[in-house]
Amino acid sequence: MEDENLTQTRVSTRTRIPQAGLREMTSATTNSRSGILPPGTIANKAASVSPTRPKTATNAPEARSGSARPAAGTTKTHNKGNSFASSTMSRSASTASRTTNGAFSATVGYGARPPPAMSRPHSSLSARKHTGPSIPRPATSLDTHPEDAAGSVLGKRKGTHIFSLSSSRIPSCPIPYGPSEPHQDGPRKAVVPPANISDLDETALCAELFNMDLQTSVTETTVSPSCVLKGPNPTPLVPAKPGSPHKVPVVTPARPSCKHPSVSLKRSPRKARAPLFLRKDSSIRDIDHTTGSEWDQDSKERTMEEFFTRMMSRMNQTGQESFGLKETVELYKTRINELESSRDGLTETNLTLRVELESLKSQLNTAENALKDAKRDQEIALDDLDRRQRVEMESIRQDSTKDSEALNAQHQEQIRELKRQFEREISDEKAARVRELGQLTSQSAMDTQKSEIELERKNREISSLQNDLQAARVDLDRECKTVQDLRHNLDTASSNSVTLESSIRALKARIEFLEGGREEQSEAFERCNQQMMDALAETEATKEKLRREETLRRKLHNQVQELKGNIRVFCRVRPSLNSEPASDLTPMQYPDHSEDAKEINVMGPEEKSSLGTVSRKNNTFTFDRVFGPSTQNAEVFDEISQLVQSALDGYNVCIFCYGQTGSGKTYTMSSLDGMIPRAVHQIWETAQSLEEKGWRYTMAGNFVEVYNENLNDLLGNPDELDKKKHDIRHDMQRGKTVITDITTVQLDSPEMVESILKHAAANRSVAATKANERSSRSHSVFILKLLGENHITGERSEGTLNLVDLAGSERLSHSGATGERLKETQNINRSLSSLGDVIAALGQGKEGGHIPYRNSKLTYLLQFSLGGNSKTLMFVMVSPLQVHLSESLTSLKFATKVHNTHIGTAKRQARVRDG
Ligand SMILES: Nc1ncnc2c1ncn2[C@@H]1O[C@H](COP(=O)(O)OP(=O)(O)OP(=O)(O)O)[C@@H](O)[C@H]1O
Repeated sequence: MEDENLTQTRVSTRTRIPQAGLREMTSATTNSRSGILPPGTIANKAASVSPTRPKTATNAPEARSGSARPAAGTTKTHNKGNSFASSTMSRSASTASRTTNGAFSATVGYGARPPPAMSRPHSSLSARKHTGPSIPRPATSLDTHPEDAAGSVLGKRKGTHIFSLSSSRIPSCPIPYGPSEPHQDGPRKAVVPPANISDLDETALCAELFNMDLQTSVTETTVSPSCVLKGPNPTPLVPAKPGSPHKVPVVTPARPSCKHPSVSLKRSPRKARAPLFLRKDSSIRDIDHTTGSEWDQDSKERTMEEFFTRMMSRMNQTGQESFGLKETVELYKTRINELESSRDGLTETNLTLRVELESLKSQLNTAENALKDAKRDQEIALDDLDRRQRVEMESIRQDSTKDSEALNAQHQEQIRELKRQFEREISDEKAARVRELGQLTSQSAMDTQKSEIELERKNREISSLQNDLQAARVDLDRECKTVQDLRHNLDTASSNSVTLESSIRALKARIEFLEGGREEQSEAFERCNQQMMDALAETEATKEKLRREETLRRKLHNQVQELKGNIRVFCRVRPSLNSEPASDLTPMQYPDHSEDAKEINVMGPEEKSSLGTVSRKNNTFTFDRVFGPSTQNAEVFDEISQLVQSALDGYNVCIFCYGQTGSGKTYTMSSLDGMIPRAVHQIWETAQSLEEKGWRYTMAGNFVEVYNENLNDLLGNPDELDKKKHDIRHDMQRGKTVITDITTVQLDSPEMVESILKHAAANRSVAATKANERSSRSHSVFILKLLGENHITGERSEGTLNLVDLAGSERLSHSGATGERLKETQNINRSLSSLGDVIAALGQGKEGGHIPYRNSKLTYLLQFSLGGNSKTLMFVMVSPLQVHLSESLTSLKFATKVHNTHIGTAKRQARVRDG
């Protein structure tokens, strides 16, 4: 029973290790038991497994230094105290092992655990012997490690009373826990470390010890001031003062019965020996009185003490090792749990990743499928597009081919047309050239003939000119004498003036010389003044005489013109044109061509006499001048230039062309070298030269047309031709004619007349329905009003030059016109007959007699240019063609009538300016 109690007590002092923990650390136990891996190796492995414990190297020496402490403390503890101390120490050790992390490896080895920090508690045995105060364990870093409060694996054994055993050499002997104090982790089963006891003496001692009836009791133990008792109701320890150990009550469990097989094996032979100690039931007889050793209580006690001390130290050592292993196991388990949890986490992560991978794969597949579909769709679309483009290109190509073919055909057609046109033009040109060549040939022949005639005429002219020259010489002599007289007078006046000037100078000198004599001076001054006044008067008289000479010249000129007749008639025969065959020409002769050139013989039509003989009458006409077909416009203008000069001198001059259509009226009057432009040029030049004599001229032109007895403005808007109405108004007082709404052009330069003529021709062509038709069927009148002023003499002149291109004079019966043309012809004939009537009336010379100007628009327009107040020149134009012979004869007869008319003296419209 005592053995059982002792065993129980001893067992209870050992570390209570949970049963589950034992089972879990089988491998560790096995390793430890078999010694395959030394604790240090395991620790190292653990340290290597756990990278979170890097302080192994630094803490190990500390642990080792701890192991260097004296294993046997100087204090003695009994069983109960030892149990508490073991527990406390193991907790401290475990704490140290936990808190030092890497230092754990040092704590699990033999002797690697630091010694208990508190003094070993007193046992019941030691209680009987004072062992002195326990040495307080110095405070280490283990006590303040923060993991104490972290509730780690080791922390779960708070309050567990464990003392370590040197179990590595003790055979495994599972010893169940006996009743124990309540523990927060529940009852645990302690594992006795394997014992490998080789020391038989110690074993024997152990057996003897087991046989001791040790009485457990509540003892007091001394703990380190830094130690904290942990349990369900932890009691905080108040830090004790150094040297005054804190006393903690320790409850010692009931003594367990030792059932260790080894112990029981080794104890049995000892039982045969005599009891070494006296017990209650010992008999005095059992005592060996011979030796007396049974009574040597002190030695026995010392032996036991020593043995117990060794035993306890061994047990503590073993317990520490066991505890270290447990902690290792716990750490492994923790690590395993952590690894498992991380593995679970990794597995979950792996699963999640796999799921994600699967989903990504499916997405990838879907995307690939979609890509394939899209690619296929795009290829299809591209194919469609390509096909459409091909079709469009084909259609465009076909269209362009068609267009180009059409264009080619068009161009070919145009080329053919152009070729035809060019061929036509070339053929026309060729024919024209051939015609021109023929014409030139005939023209050259005619020219030769004409030049011969001209030569003869020139000879005649020379002789007549010699006569004229003779007469002119007489006139010139007279004029020269007059001029000489004038010059003499002028010279005299000039010399007088010079003399006077010298006299003035002499008089001035004399005045200066005779300053003293006033009377003489005043007389001399009077004389000088008189001489000067005489000289000035003489000069003025000379100038006046010169002006009178100019006036006289004009008068003489006018008298010459009057002598030539106020109405003169010139006859002009146009040449035959290239298109007109020479055989169709009327035989005409100019008998006085070389002399006066006033006659023309025109062979009349064939006439049958009563006897049946055919004869042609030779008609001789005499005019003021006859111009043959070779006469040029310049020569014609020479003859009329004196009349144009009269217009500048203030006379109304009227020059008109009369004749049938195509007789050359327009050529003579309005062509670019005709009478109108030549007259304008001459007037311009003369006006310029007269500026020296104080004359300033302004020239204003009108161009009108009389068509169907209506007046049209040829310089106005062509659209208004035949529409706009123009009235003719006469100022009877001033003898001036005004046309309403007429365009008047100021002739600032002679070149302007050309544009005026072109403008008029363009307007007439716009109104014409057929070529050349308008000019043939209407009268055109170019009116040039000349206003001259002499700022010296104060003279003023207003003359008007009328250049008239009459309509064709062919008779109605011959023209065969009807309708509109008939009306035109009637109007033309009426106006021409009215012109004849006016001229005839003027020729009668009755003062105050009626002149039928109003019978036609033409005569009414020319009222102040026909008659005594004007100078009139009529060109009778004759066509050389046989077909026009009848009309030519009629025209010549009409012209002869006019030529035989004597119109009264023309009056110059000149007035002296008032004031
Ligand atoms: N002296 C000439 N020298 C050369 N050609 C002339 C001459 N006179 C007239 N002609 C030509 O004769 C043709 C007819 O002349 P023009 O048109 O002047 O006749 P017209 O009498 O004015 O006719 P219409 O009454 O129809 O106006 C024109 O081709 C013109 O060039």
